[in-house]
Parts: sequence; structure tokens; C-alpha cells
Amino acid sequence: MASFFTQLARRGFSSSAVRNLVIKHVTIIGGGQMGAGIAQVAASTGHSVTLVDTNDDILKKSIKGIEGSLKRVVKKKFADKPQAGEEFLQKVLRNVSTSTDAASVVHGSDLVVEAIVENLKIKQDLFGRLDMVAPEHTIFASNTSSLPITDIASSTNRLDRFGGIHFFNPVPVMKLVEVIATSATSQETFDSLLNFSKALGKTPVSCKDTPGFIVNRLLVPYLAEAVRLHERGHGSKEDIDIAMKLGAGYPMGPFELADYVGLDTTKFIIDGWSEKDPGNPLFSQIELLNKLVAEGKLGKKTGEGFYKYK
Ligand SMILES: CCCCCCCC(=O)CC(=O)SCCNC(=O)CCNC(=O)[C@H](O)C(C)(C)COP(=O)(O)OP(=O)(O)OC[C@H]1O[C@@H](n2cnc3c(N)ncnc32)[C@H](O)[C@@H]1OP(=O)(O)O
Ligand SMILES: NC(=O)C1=CN([C@@H]2O[C@H](COP(=O)(O)OP(=O)(O)OC[C@H]3O[C@@H](n4cnc5c(N)ncnc54)[C@H](O)[C@@H]3O)[C@@H](O)[C@H]2O)C=CC1
Repeated sequence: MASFFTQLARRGFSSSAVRNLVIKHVTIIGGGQMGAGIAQVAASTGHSVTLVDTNDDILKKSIKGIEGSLKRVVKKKFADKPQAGEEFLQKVLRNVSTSTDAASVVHGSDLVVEAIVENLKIKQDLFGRLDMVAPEHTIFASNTSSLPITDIASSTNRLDRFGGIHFFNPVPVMKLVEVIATSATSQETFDSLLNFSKALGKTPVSCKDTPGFIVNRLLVPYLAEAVRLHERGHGSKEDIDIAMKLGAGYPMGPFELADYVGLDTTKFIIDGWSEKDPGNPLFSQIELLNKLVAEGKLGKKTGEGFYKYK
């Protein structure tokens, strides 16, 4: 039987594309909560990272956030060696550069991780543009919470080198990464994403390209039901949060977690799924969530969501 590499070569891949599997340079697009966290962890594990966002002010904020989060890590990891801790921090920061123009920086990338707004069209536009300029061997991956990887990948001509890599918030703390293969993702791409996740010190699990993969398929209906339970007058937000923390062992209650994740992201997910599966009561609209998002109360990141943070 022909080797895997031979089979790939027969399917039109050059040997240079096949050989270049170790991910060293990563471009991360979107410097928000997730992108900044992924950049931090990748840079901390010796990868060279370019972080991209739409403007320099956002990127300055991302770097400041990375520095703050790194200080928490360093304080713990180098408790008895502050000098070594400071050196580590500076070394990690040197591994991160920034840009507002993704197309001009992907030429040296082994992997592009997208962590921009949860909107299919915007993600497709981004990947479609990058596909024309990125090297042949570059793997594309999305950190989407809920959109089909197959749909995002459809704007490119590298379906075999496209997968999902779903991190959890806060990225420096949460150990899980869901690695998602579509029906077109090559085994090699999947393995590279698994190995990259392990190189970041994470524990990867393998997922199919189904709505919400594993964690969000279970977490989102739970969160939605918590808000509905509150809307029905069957529990205060505070009591529901306390109940789930003390009764089910969750580190945060559902309202705290939704505020932490972002109510806009939570709404994007529920809207997308209810549009695709309108009869499914699990994904029916949630009035209170819609109201808060319409008021710009998006959770912790805007200072108010279900709770106030100012
Ligand atoms: C909502 C449903 C809709 C889903 C929408 C889509 C979302 C997705 O696609 C997928 C997701 O990410 S779902 C969210 C997953 N995340 C969670 O469930 C987080 C739950 N919360 C926690 O684990 C802790 O409260 C947490 C770790 C956050 C904080 O812990 P504590 O309350 O104990 O607070 P701390 O004592 O401050 O922190 C504990 C240790 O962690 C370190 N730390 C926390 N944040 C950090 C950060 N940003 N960077 C670096 N280190 C950080 C902190 O230093 C502390 O360390 P130790 O001193 O060793 O304990
Ligand atoms: N918030 C969470 O807990 C989690 C979110 N995700 C997913 O990660 C992605 C990002 O989420 P967050 O970091 O929470 O969002 P966020 O709102 O904190 O950050 C998104 C960033 O992307 C930037 N951006 C938007 N369009 C862009 C473009 N075309 N080019 C470059 N930058 C662009 C924005 O300026 C912003 O800084 C979403 O797909 C979300 O579903 C995945 C796991 C957990």
C-alpha cells in the first residue's frame, strides 16, 4: 500500500508542503479575549507569534492584557526567583509581534489561528483573502465556538489544510483544546493541530464538525435554560449561580460564566443555531439576553452584563 505521503503527493501536494509539519511561527488573527490568550500561551511555549487586529489601539490593549496575565503566571511559576521570572516575561513578550495587516504577515506562517468575531461571512472573507497569499504549507484553523468549520473553510482552496482549534477561556488556565476535523481535513493537518495543542501544554480532544463540538453543545443549552429558569421567576441569578457552584461543582455559575464569555458571543451562538434549527426549543430566543445585548451590556468586557463590574 502506498505510504500516506505518497498518497498525498498523488493528490497533488508538493513534497515541501508535506514535509513542513512542525509549527513554529503562528499568526493569530483577533487580539480579543481569546486571540490574546492563545498568543500568550503560544509565545510562552517558544513559538514565534504575530498577533493581528484591526487597529493599533486594540493591539496595545492586547499586549497589555498579555503582560498582565503573564505576570500572574510568573508570580506563581517563579515565586522564589523573581529575576528569572522577569527574564521569562521579557523573553515571551519578545516572541510576540503585532500587525494590522494579516495579508502582509502570513508569508512566514506555519499556522494561522483565527479568533475574530463569531460571524460566518466575516470569517470566510478573512480566510478567502489569506488563502491567496499564504504559503502552500500553511495550515488554517478557526477558534469558532459554534460555526461549522466546513462552512468557514469553503471560502478557501485548502480544505485539506483547514481544521478547527477551539480553546477555552481563560486560555492560560483552561487545559482543554478541541481539535476539529472536517471530512476534508487531512490526517496530517489534524495531527499537526493535535501536536501543536500538546506543545502548548494543553490536552486536546478530537471532535467532529458538529454544532458546538463537545463542550458548547452541552454548555450552551445549560446556560440558555438557566436564563429561562430565571425569566420564569423560578430563581434569582444569584441563587442559580450559587446553586450550580455549590451543588454541581462548577467554578462559575451560568450567569457569571455568560458575562465572562461575553453576551454578544453567547447570543451569536444561540441565534446561529436557532436559525439553522428553528423548531428546537433548546435554541429558542432568550428575551433577557437579547435585551442586554441591545443595550450594549455585553458582560465583563463592557463593565455590565447580567451583573455590574464597575
Ligand atoms: C457560557 C456558555 C456559552 C459558551 C460560549 C462560548 C465559549 C466557548 O466557546 C468555550 C469556552 O471558553 S466556555 C468557558 C470555559 N471557561 C470556564 O468555564 C471558566 C470557569 N471559571 C474558572 O475556571 C475560574 O473561575 C477562573 C479560572 C476563571 C478563575 O478562577 P478563580 O475564580 O479561582 O480566580 P483566581 O483565583 O483569580 O484564579 C485561579 C487561578 O487561575 C489563574 N488565572 C486566572 N485567570 C488568569 C488569566 N487570565 N491569566 C493567567 N492566570 C489566570 C490565577 O492566577 C489563579 O492561579 P493560582 O494562584 O494558581 O490559583
Ligand atoms: N469568549 C469566549 O469565551 C470564547 C470565544 N471563542 C470564539 O473566539 C472568537 C473570538 O472571541 P473573543 O476573543 O471572545 O472576541 P473578542 O470580541 O474579545 O475579540 C475579537 C477580536 O477580533 C477583532 N476582529 C474582528 N474582526 C477582525 C478582522 N476582520 N481582522 C482582524 N481582527 C478582527 C476585534 O477587533 C476584536 O479585538 C469567536 O469566534 C468566539 O466564538 C472561542 C472560545 C471561547
